[in-house]
Amino acid sequence: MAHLIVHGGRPLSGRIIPSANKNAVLPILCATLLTREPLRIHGVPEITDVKKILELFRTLGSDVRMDFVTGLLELRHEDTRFDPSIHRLPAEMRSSIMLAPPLLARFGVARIEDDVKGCTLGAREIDPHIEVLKSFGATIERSDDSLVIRSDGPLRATRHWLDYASVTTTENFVLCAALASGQSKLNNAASEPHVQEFCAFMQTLGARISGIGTSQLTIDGVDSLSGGEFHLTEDFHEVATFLALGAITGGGVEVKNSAPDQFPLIDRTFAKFGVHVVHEDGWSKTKANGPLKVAEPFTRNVLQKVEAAPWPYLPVDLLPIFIALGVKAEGSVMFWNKVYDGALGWTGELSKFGAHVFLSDPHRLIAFGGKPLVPAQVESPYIIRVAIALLMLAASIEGRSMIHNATPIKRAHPRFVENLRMLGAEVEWTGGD
Ligand SMILES: CC(=O)N[C@H]1[C@@H](OP(=O)(O)OP(=O)(O)OC[C@H]2O[C@@H](n3ccc(=O)[nH]c3=O)[C@H](O)[C@@H]2O)O[C@H](CO)[C@@H](O)[C@@H]1O
Ligand SMILES: C=C(OP(=O)(O)O)C(=O)O
Repeated sequence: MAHLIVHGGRPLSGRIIPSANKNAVLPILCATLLTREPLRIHGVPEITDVKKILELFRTLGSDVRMDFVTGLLELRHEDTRFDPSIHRLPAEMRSSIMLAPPLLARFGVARIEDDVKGCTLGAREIDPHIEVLKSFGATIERSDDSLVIRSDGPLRATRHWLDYASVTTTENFVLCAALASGQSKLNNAASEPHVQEFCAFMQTLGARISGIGTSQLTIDGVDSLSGGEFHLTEDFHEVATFLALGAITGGGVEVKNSAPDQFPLIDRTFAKFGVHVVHEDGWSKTKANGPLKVAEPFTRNVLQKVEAAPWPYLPVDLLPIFIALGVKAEGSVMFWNKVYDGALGWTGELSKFGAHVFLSDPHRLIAFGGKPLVPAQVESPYIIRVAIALLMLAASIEGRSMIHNATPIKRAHPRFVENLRMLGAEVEWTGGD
């Protein structure tokens, strides 16, 4: 495990070109297994989860040429072989679950090990995925440490209505439907920007999808998918993270952002802490008037609040970043995680910085912000954005802090420490990988 040592108290300023969105890159990489034709993908970030999937592809015999300096991935799954008794899906990352449909389509069998989990945010349910696979005609067997999925022939098109708008289940539905015979329809589909980007990639390969960005997807199965070339776009999580780092340290970071249309609600959320986001000429930046201060609601007797839920609500993975702003800003805010039942357990760590927060129930936290903060040694759970939130606070407090177990940051943000240093931060990794 690697830890971060931070000497905080310096305003962070400068320009950042964000990397691609991990949650778009990973389903896209899984989807590549659906074709035997050559592929070129630009802007692939050097992050742990990408390296794990590419390693699996090499083990399966695929031709993988990855240049992390230019970000160009050249990939061909021509002589690819999968043996469920030998090969295992990459562990400790949720996206591995999206290897199941392509393996099934190509080899008639897939295995999902029980350690395919990702960040420790609470239950990471597998049942919605199993329901989707079954409705396409697959069969499921339970073994000691995994589920084995089989299909005797090509998957059959289906109609399905999800219990909730799950990101990876929606992507798995599309992965199954792309080559299934006939027309498939999904209701209560997720529509996050990364789901849209993934669908755009599928269209590049020739998948016939309509309704992208809505809660109803229609997919007309095709006989085969082609190769192609694709350019990944900037990660909205990384854009918001660097804007927040500038704001919390009293500096100002400008971040390249070619999709400001995704930001109105994110901007309004920043404004609740007195941070005004401006989008101009393909760049986003923040303007704060003095120290951060929570905007008082006009409604009497209600707390200012930030609610995170499936898109088009505020994305749940950004919540910890806003919690860090809520601890720093003077005033009280209620944070409401409407998605996960175990994503706020870490907030006890905030008291080590001198913060005052109150966990009302597993989904709701109240931050009484603006208290005097002191540097601290804190422990991050295995949650990417929590490690970042703790780092944000450390960077805003004068003195030496340490974030233990900050390694999850490497799952989503390449060159994170190098970028922070470029903005003027004094920060370094220590310990193993
Ligand atoms: C690789 C990837 O893309 N991971 C993302 C994906 O995970 P993932 O696709 O696993 O997340 P889901 O959208 O399935 O939601 C996660 C869990 O939240 C609960 N739930 C969710 C929605 C809802 O309306 N009701 C409900 O109860 C369920 O227990 C579910 O298992 O989407 C999550 C939610 O945006 C993000 O945090 C993850 O970063
Ligand atoms: C929760 C995340 O990832 P995963 O679903 O892979 O755990 C995340 O990207 O913040």
